[in-house]
Amino acid sequence: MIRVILTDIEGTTSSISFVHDELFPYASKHLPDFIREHHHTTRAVSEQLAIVAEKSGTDSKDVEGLIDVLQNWIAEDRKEGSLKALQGMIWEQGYRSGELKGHIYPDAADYLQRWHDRGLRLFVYSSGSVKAQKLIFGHSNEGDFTPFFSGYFDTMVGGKKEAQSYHNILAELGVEPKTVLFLSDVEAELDAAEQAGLKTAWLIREGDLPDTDRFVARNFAEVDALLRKR
Ligand SMILES: CSCCC(=O)C(=O)COP(=O)(O)O
Ligand SMILES: [Mg+2]
Repeated sequence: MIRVILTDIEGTTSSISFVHDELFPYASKHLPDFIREHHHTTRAVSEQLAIVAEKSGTDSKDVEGLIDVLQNWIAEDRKEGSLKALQGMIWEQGYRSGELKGHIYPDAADYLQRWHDRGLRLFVYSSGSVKAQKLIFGHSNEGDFTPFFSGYFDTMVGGKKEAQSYHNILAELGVEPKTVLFLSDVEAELDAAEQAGLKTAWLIREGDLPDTDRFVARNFAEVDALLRKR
């Protein structure tokens, strides 16, 4: 019996276009000034920049070079923890000013609330930092969804395509794998979760449905039908 829902964000609770056409361009636009202003004064920023320097082989004092590396990583949609941490800090300004409003599909908003009210425990697992996850759900077009979530995981537990990451999440939650349903739009993430014993549902929000044995859902109402069967 499913007692825990673990959900991805981009392509699952929220549209890919919101992330790629609003969040990433906002980060790109504000990143240079943000880094120039904070690299000396804000420890959380300088710590992440040290990681960027090491990973990219850039001199840690070459601030403009580090900005170029980060801009390339945004363009390539790299899931680097240091980039994701910095993006979260930059997006915070946008959410607080009202320039950004997190996108949640209406069906996801509806069922997250229903599942919470039914006693299921809800967790997020996204490549976006925990800060970014709380921001998108805390400042969304559907209101503040943070009260419905019991916790958040980012790539500090490991990459989403690695089975070990799901073992790490299970260990933190202290639950049996078969009691957890993982929702994602990326098949390789579902594969990794299944290797760790989790149940999965593949969200295909647009385009043709794949020919597959997996459980596929167009929206969270269809996921709910699966929950009621299991
Ligand atoms: C937390 S919103 C920003 C999402 C993000 O930065 C990203 O890379 C999307 O990753 P996901 O694992 O949610 O597909
Ligand atoms: Mg996704």
